[in-house]
Amino acid sequence: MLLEIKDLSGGYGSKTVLHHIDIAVKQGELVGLIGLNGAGKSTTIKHILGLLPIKSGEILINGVSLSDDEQTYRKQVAYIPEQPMLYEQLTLREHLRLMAQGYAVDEKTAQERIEHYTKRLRMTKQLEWFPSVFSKGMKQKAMILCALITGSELLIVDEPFVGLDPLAIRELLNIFSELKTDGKGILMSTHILETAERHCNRFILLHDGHIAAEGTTEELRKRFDLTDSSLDDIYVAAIEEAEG
Ligand SMILES: Nc1ncnc2c1ncn2[C@@H]1O[C@H](COP(=O)(O)OP(=O)(O)OP(=O)(O)O)[C@@H](O)[C@H]1O
Repeated sequence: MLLEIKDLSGGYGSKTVLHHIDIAVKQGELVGLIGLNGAGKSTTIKHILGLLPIKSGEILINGVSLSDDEQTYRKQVAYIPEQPMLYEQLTLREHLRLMAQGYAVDEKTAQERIEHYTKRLRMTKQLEWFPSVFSKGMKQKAMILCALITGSELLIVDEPFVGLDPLAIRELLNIFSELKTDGKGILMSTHILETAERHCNRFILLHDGHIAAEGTTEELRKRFDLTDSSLDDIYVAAIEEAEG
């Protein structure tokens, strides 16, 4: 199993936000993490990235926890945040080189990936630019490129489509599909259910820090007795059930 979250409880200081959640992502899977504002999606992501201490339970990437071997754990996971975080004093190429070095990607592979992915996301021209002159979408693409350059097995993606133009969204989805074929796994948090429904293999619906439902669209339809319904309808039914 690529990512295993087992019986995780966590949150901020004394505030527990996540209650005994279990999540698994296999090689070759794109899993959608969905839920209302404040459900705990970002908190789950922060725990996977090792940015918050776990209260109980464990998180394993390829069987390794952060406390077992921090370096191995961190190298296996890359993150595309919702809010771009870029260094004003570094060009896009320098960002990508820095990421490659941090993940011990050899020079040749890094160069190939930079060329390949910047071309696909139409960012080749911007390689020597500084982030201060990037548009919002360019900043988002820069974050996506930083994650893709690492070649990590597990990609954690927070609302990747916001701010991207339709061509970039389509290309990103194509890239996700190729990564899956290569045996990588992706956990993607999103509110854009229509796109999620078309591209995710499975869904995890978080509600109030608990897992309210999970499965493929088909499994969820059966579970909520909603034949032919969209993920939107299933989502509403699941929230209604969870709120009793
Ligand atoms: N830094 C923080 N300190 C304390 N509580 C926080 C902090 N960040 C988030 N929370 C709380 O944790 C809970 C879950 O928030 P989280 O950001 O994980 O939700 P989310 O599902 O990502 O929501 P959204 O869809 O709005 O991004 C909320 O009750 C929120 O108020």
